[in-house]
Amino acid sequence: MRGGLVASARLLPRPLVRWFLQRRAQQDINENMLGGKKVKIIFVLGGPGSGKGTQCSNIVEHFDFIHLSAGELLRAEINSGSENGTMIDTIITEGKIVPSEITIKLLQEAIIKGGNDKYIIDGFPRNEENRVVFESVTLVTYFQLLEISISPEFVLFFDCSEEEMERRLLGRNQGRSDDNIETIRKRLKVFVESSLPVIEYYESKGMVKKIDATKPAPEVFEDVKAIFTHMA
Ligand SMILES: Nc1ncnc2c1ncn2[C@@H]1O[C@H](COP(=O)(O)OP(=O)(O)O)[C@@H](O)[C@H]1O
Ligand SMILES: Nc1ccn([C@H]2C[C@H](O)[C@@H](COP(=O)(O)OP(=O)(O)O)O2)c(=O)n1
Ligand SMILES: [Mg+2]
Repeated sequence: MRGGLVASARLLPRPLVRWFLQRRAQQDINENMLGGKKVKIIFVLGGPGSGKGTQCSNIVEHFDFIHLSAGELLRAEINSGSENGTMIDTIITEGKIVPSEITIKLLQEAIIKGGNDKYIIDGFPRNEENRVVFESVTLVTYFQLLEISISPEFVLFFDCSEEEMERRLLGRNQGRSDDNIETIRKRLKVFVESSLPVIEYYESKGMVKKIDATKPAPEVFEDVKAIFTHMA
C-alpha cells in the first residue's frame, strides 16, 4: 500500500509533491507530530550516577514508552567500529560531551526506527548546544525531504548529591571507561557547568519535575510512578 502511494507520488509534478509535504510537515511542527502521529518525548536528566538508567528501565516496565539513552547509543556506536568510534571513545573517556550532530543523528535514527509515539530520552540534552540543535534540526522524515521539530512534554530531573553520585559510579561495575575516579570528577564538573544550565532553562519555562534521587531506588520509583500515572 505504502509502496503504491510512493510510486503514485513519483508520477506527480515535483513542486506539487513538495508543496503537499511541506504543508503536512508544517501541520506536524505545529502539533508535535511525526508522520501524522503525536509524539511524546520526555527528557530524563540528572548527574552521572543519579539513577537515570535504573529508573528508565522501571518506567518502560510499567508504561508504554521506549527508552533511549544517549550514552548507550554512543557506546553502541563505539562498539560498532564506526569511523567516529575512536573519537567518541576518547571524548567519553575524558568526561567531555560529544558534538551534538553525532548524538542527535543517533537519536533521530533510533526514534524513527522505534516506530513508537512515546519516548523517554535519558542523558540528553547534556549542554546548551545539545538542546538548541535538537530543537532546531530534528526528525528528518517524509522521504528525507523535510525536517520537523519536537519539543519535550516535560523534563524529569533526578536531584542527587555529588557524594552519593560518586559513590554509586564507583560501585557501578559495568566495565565503563569513564567510571574511574579521575573521569568521574571531570563528569561531575561538566554536569554542574554544562548540564545544570539546561535544567535551569527548562525550569524557567515551568517544565521540570524534580525528584529526590538520593533515596533508595524503589522509593525513587514511587515518585516517578506518580508522575507517569498522572500523565497517562
Ligand atoms: N536510588 C539508588 N540508590 C542506590 N543506588 C542506586 C540508585 N539508583 C541507581 N543506583 C545504582 O547506582 C549506579 C548508577 O545508576 P544508573 O541508573 O546507571 O545512573 P545514571 O544512568 O544516572 O548514571 C548503578 O550501579 C545503580 O544500580
Ligand atoms: N547527550 C550526551 C550524552 C552522553 N554523552 C557522553 C558523555 C557522557 O559522560 C557519556 C556517558 O553518558 P551516560 O548518560 O551513559 O552516563 P551516565 O548514565 O550519566 O553515567 O556519554 C554525550 O557526550 N552527550
Ligand atoms: Mg545512565
